[in-house]
Amino acid sequence: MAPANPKSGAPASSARDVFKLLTRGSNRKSAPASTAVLPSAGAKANPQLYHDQVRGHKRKRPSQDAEAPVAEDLPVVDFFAPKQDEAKVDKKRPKRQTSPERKPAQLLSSDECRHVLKSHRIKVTLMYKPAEPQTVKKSKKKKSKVADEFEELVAQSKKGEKKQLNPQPLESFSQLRGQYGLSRRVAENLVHQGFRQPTEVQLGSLPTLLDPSVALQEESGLQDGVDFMAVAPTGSGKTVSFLIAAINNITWRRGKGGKHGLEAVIVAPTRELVHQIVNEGNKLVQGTGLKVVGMRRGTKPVIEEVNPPEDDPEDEDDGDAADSESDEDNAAPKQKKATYADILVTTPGLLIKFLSKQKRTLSTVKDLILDEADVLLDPLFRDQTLSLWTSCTHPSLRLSFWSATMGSNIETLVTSTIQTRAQSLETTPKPLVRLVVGLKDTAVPNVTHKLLFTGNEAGKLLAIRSLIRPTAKDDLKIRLPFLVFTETIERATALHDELRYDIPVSAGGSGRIAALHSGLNDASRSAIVRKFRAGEIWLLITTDLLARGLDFRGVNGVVNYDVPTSAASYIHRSGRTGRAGREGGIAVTMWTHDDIPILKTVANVIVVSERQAGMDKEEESAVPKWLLERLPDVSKEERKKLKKSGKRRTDHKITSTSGVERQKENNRKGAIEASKKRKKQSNGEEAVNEEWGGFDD
Ligand SMILES: Nc1ncnc2c1ncn2[C@@H]1O[C@H](COP(=O)(O)OP(=O)(O)OP(=O)(O)O)[C@@H](O)[C@H]1O
Repeated sequence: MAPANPKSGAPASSARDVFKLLTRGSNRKSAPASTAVLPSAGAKANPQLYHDQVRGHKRKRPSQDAEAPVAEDLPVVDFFAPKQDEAKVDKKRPKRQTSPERKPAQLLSSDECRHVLKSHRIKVTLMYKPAEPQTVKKSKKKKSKVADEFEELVAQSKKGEKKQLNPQPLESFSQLRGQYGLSRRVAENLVHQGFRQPTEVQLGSLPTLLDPSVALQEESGLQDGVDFMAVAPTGSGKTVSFLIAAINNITWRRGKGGKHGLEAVIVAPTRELVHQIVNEGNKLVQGTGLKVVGMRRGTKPVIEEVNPPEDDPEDEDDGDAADSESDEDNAAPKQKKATYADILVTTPGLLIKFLSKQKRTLSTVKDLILDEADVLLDPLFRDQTLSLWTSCTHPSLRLSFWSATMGSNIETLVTSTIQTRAQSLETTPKPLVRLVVGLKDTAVPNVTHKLLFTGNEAGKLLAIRSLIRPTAKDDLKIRLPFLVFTETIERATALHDELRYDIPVSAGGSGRIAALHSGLNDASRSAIVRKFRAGEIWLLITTDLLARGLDFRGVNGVVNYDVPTSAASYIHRSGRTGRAGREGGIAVTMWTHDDIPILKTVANVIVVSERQAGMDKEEESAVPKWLLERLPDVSKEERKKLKKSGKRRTDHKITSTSGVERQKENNRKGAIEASKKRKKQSNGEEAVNEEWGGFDD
């Protein structure tokens, strides 16, 4: 096995070692900042997490040149022999046809597909396949064939017997255009983003989503399209996968003379994530005439079919996430005219509110995409999400579910909802295919994990202070920015109050630290995100609000000031660093005696992550064997409690009385520095190093 991201850094068992690692020590004078291997240090040549050697397999064709531009044509080959029985394919749906620019597919054999997928630790499974021919009855008493089949699949899955599939993998982006008919503009837009190689989730999902008749041609009954569930690590490029799939479906239908209208809805749990997806979408649709719009308060999306819309400059700000992360967000909802969108990105609540007010459904939507699907189907959002799902009444609706974590309860909910919906609409559900990257265990393999025992709450404060008060000159610039996660809004605010004056005025002062949580208004939230992205804020204290989906490329590390209460929470929080396969990110989890009842959950994820990264040596592990063995399993009561509230703490206090004192001290130091500078200038000496250079101690 050749792990893509072997761990770096020496084992650090004590708090001191961890801080050395965090700040890269104070003796780094010989190693300039630019040489540090940090996740924010630039583009990663290969964003793939896994490329194992699979025994006994020699790839017949080398992977295509990673540098090859997407729009480049593939060499013409003389074999294109779809193996599926044409007669078996449903005649009612229009068949995909090769466009003039589309080249015949250069397909791998099933065995080769299996090897490529295996080498990237990708597992594709058929979760559900409706019986053929379909007999769906509305009657509750009489069981339909769909129900029989569903039960059979559930029974099979309980026995672990789901059928494994070997779809064609996407070995190079150039295949998107050549083999799967992606529009030229979208392909060029992808190149513009500087992506060279598909990530695992893109490699495993895009062929099936773009053209199942090619990707799954050996599988009877699947070539007509499938519903899709993807479970792939944080930062592995799921957004591009679902956006390209949605965009391609629209351009393909429009190319065949299909009507205009809202065709895809992407649902995400937070406003910040909605903005980010709109931004990504807009980069991909440039020049295609498609509009990606983020739903905001007051937005009235056009939800019926329309004539091709003229470009309306007044609509512009509705589709642009860059400025939707602006103060405008918080403006009182003004009376807006209807907004045309091809792809609408929304939180579930906003769209549901609009639909129920209007008493309307989403009859034109053919793609419903749930990003962070496990959260959207969790009790907090479940009713809204299911209600949105029910509103999408188009018979050939394609569903897709994306997350880095997907519990089996969510999978069961998805399969049963698909079945119920099909029965109520008297339609045939699509087969459901699930892709898992990392085989079965979800983990964060390209991040260095650390567990830090701090004794008590006071110890945590001390620990985090050492993090932001390093001794070396450039350390802040090297290791920060950091994201710090707390359990509640109150704790995030309290910690912010505590640390506010810890960065001296000469280094930017209190402006370098901020707290972001759902208690803030939209404008403040947007402003903080913008400043954090711009590198103005170095330490962002937050709650699980920011744990999901947000892609801050500059984040070098994550601190769990409070132990996450579930494996999923740990995975998503620590996945905010090390995006797109970048190495060098660090995730530190501080724990005290109080955390022992739940610590094993986190410890287990760390162990799996380390194993996936090929870090086999026990002494290198962040979780010593003795600790893992002694930590108790999370009790039933604890689990129940956590499930109910997601919180453990009743005491929100993070106390210290020295905040004001520190502010005074920093002001005093700032005044001395300024006076020294003035003296030098008046002596004719040049002012050296305008920036803060660290504490003198
Ligand atoms: N093929 C690629 N090559 C390099 N970078 C890529 C590629 N595809 C996507 N990226 C970049 O990877 C980063 C992470 O992507 P994205 O946010 O889609 O991850 P994700 O899988 O949705 O993660 P999460 O589970 O945290 O939401 C983004 O900055 C994106 O631009």
